[in-house]
Amino acid sequence: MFIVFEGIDGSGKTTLSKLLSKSLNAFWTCEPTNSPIGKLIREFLQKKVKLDDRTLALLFAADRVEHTKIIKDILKSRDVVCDRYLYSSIAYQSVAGVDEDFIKSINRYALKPDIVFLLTIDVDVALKRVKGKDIFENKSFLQKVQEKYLELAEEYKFIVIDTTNKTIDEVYKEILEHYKKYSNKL
Ligand SMILES: Nc1ncnc2c1ncn2[C@@H]1O[C@H](COP(=O)(O)OP(=O)(O)O)[C@@H](O)[C@H]1O
Ligand SMILES: Cc1cn([C@H]2C[C@H](O)[C@@H](COP(=O)(O)OP(=O)(O)O)O2)c(=O)[nH]c1=O
Repeated sequence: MFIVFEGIDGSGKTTLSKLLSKSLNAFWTCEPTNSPIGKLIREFLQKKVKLDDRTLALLFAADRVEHTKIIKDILKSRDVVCDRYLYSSIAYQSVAGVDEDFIKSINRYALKPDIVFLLTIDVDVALKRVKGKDIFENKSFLQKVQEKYLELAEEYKFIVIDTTNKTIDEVYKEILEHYKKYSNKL
């Protein structure tokens, strides 16, 4: 099974995806990856290099092509839990002004996840958690990204979990319940 966590910075994706991965004995992975392409992306996020928004969209898509090959290989023997995937590109890069059809087109080889958990949160609370260091970590931008994610949730049938005022344990229990319901239907 291929499970993806999405949400704005500070929504709890890394924490919750790692917890779920541990209890499923799944392989945990994330995007941007640690590949040379991922490293260049991180330099952009840390404001060390400047790139056109379309270049950035292409870099995320390229990082994902390489990542998807690895994910497909691991899925032959294990479940995979991924912290961010295709929907991060559709949400962030479209809010940054890149044409959505272009983003979808360069990501056409991405794998369709079995489950997508979208973690939503009050943007002020999220920003307090992440301290707003990266280029995308500002209130109005993240607000728009979250709205875009909620649109995508309808289109792609994500499981949406609001994490505002919930402990990590409470969010985790909700995730496990949804996971159990989903796997019982298989
Ligand atoms: N429900 C929660 N309540 C309080 N703190 C949380 C909660 N979820 C995550 N955190 C904390 O917020 C910070 C950001 O969480 P993280 O999982 O890294 O988010 P993301 O990967 O979405 O940016 C971490 O310090 C984490 O321990
Ligand atoms: C995978 C991906 C990430 N991003 C952005 C979202 C985050 O701001 C950043 C990833 O940084 P990271 O520190 O991994 O995220 P988080 O704060 O959620 O732990 O890159 C995109 O804009 N497009 C993408 O396709």
